[in-house]
Amino acid sequence: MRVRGLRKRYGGATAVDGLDLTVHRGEVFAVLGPNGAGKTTTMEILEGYRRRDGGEVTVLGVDPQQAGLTWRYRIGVVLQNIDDGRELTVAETVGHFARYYPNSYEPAEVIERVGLTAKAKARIRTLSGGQRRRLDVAVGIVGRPELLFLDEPTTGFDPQARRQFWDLVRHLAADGTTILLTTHHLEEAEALADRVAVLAQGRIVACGEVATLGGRAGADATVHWLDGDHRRSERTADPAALVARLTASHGGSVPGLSVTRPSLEDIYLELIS
Ligand SMILES: Nc1ncnc2c1ncn2[C@@H]1O[C@H](COP(=O)(O)OP(=O)(O)OP(=O)(O)O)[C@@H](O)[C@H]1O
Repeated sequence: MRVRGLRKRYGGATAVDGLDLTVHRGEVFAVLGPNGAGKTTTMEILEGYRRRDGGEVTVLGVDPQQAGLTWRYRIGVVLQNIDDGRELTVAETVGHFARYYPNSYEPAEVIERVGLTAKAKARIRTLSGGQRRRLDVAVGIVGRPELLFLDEPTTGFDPQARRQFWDLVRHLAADGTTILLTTHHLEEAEALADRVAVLAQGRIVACGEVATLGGRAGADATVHWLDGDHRRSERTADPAALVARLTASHGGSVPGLSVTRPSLEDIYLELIS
């Protein structure tokens, strides 16, 4: 995917404001950003679901605005909040969507992969919120997409379901699927993404590998230790030197010693403030 100078306005309000982005084949790429930053709008433009006001967009070699059915066969989409077909069962729904695609997975295999086998015969209206979301994911992947869009895929998942979903994404990525996901769960981005972009007010404010985003790798460390009953801490660019000094001054082990670096959340909050 290659995006240059993407712009989108709703009435008088700018939602996407000159956005540049490149996602390589086979990457898992996460887009982070506060509510209203423009993540869903950008994703919908890349999916060919929404028209842009400006900029260049190429997805799988094609402008999504001009793309036809053969292009659509190659992508999978998990939208936020679909709510239709409530009287159909899980198996009927996944089977129905499978028939849209020339090279789909077996519906039962996909239902198994999202952990809904026990609910295969249940009507959609009887599913819990998290089960409903798993069904959305099943519908998104059943066409065996080369490129998968996941918009906040794990909203409402319990911790176990989230881990299962991460395994599923890793599995799809290992099969060569390119994945673009938005999430508010920073640990999800950290667990899954090869690269992340942080979006704020319709622009990318940082983009890179999770470990180095926003200068994270080179950021100062904080050394914590106990001085009698008092907890002490000091920020330093050279934690090894400070630890060596403390060790020498304590004549051996330093009580309560720990060294921390900024978390992805620390960096993220700094970037969007
Ligand atoms: N259909 C629409 N009509 C008018 N304004 C819209 C529409 N969709 C989105 N917007 C506005 O565009 C801006 C970007 O919204 P968007 O849904 O892309 O953000 P987001 O980053 O996905 O947010 P969230 O994290 O809450 O899902 C917001 O100010 C929103 O109110």
